[in-house]
Amino acid sequence: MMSPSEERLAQGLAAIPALPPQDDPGRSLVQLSRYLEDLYRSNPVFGLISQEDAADTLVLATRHLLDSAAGVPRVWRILERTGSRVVCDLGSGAGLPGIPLAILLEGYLDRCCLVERRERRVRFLQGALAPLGVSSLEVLQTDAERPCGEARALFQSDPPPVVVFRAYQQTTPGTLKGLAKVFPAGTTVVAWKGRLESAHQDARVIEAFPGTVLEEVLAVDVPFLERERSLLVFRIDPDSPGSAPTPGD
Ligand SMILES: C[S@@+](CC[C@H](N)C(=O)[O-])C[C@H]1O[C@@H](n2cnc3c(N)ncnc32)[C@H](O)[C@@H]1O
Repeated sequence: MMSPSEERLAQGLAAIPALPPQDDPGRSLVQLSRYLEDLYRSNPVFGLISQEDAADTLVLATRHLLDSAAGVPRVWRILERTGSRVVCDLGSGAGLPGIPLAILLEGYLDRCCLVERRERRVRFLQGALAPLGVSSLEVLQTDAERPCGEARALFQSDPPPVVVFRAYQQTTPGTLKGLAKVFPAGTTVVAWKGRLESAHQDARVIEAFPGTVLEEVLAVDVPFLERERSLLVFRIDPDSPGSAPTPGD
């Protein structure tokens, strides 16, 4: 018999349109449930996400795992279009959205790197990956703005990696400049965002910035979640001239 959170995950996944087909969907459900249990047990020790969210496994499943899963179809389409099999999750924290993403994209990814600078979170992530058995998942402890060694080489992959993040940094010219410095031309970035209106405001910053090209702002339905969620998709392109922001923006 399924636990309530496993049932929530199963129903939620079934309601997300266009998830990539998988050889063994039951396996993904077991892996997601295992990860959820780990988050639930570890959060009081590691302080990964708000304790209010982590104290209830149904909230955890909806606000964090299904929220991450809802962006998977968009990331999958980008992987198909670009031919990349590498994802970098910047400021991964508890492994979001990277862990649900790698589980649901098993077979479509060679590497899904959880990039995190804080030692304590890295320790949680290292412990969380082993029981999942997802070969693409790895943890990289580094400052994503100043990558060195392995991280720098990974960021400069050919074809470029797909970059994802959620609750990582504000969309400012400084953030965009930092991304354009460490990732090559052609890198697509998918940012998990909240209200659509606020994602459109971020989109204007991207359009105005020379070096990035806005691809899309899209509303995302997260099953069981009564909150607006959205995705912001843009590309790094050093040839883009950007545009001066319109007065009043
Ligand atoms: C608000 S948390 C979000 C975590 C996770 N992405 C989520 O959605 O729950 C932001 C995370 O980004 C990490 N972080 C912030 N700046 C970073 C940087 N420059 N390089 C690597 N990690 C960074 C922080 O340590 C923290 O774990």
